Amino acid sequence: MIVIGSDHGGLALKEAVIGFLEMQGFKVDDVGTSNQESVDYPDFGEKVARLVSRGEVSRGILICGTGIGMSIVANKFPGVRAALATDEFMARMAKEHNNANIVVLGGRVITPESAQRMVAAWLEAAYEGGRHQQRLDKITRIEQEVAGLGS
Ligand SMILES: O=C(CO)[C@H](O)[C@H](O)[C@H](O)COP(=O)(O)O
Repeated sequence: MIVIGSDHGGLALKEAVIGFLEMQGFKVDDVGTSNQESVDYPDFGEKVARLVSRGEVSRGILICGTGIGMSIVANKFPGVRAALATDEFMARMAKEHNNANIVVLGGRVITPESAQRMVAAWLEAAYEGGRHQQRLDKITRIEQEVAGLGS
């Protein structure tokens, strides 16, 4: 299962990505938005990031106009590693080095063809662990310390 969400700026690209994922045989949970009406990206970023943060879904995709707003929202959630990717290399690195559990795309930045290649690269890549794990462990420690401070 892959959970996916967008605002109006990411809707068209989201529909293309869902089509691609379903053709590949993935089950997709689309949390919205579902029409061109202007909406606030935090509402949809929150839905996806909360499911991933709670471990209810292991992978998510978020799309807004640039991907920036969705990245900011998603990375507020414990355990979420949301990576904004603009090309295939970044999408693959997001998994291999960062073990990103959410990939974020910009609907006003990349083409559907590029998005398809990027999502495929992220899904097919494997986390390398090793030296990268000590870095992720440091992120987790920082996350826990900041949460403890109540900030
Ligand atoms: O949050 C964003 C940028 O960080 C997204 O790109 C939004 O989709 C964008 O800001 C929405 O803009 P609009 O002018 O309200 O369509």
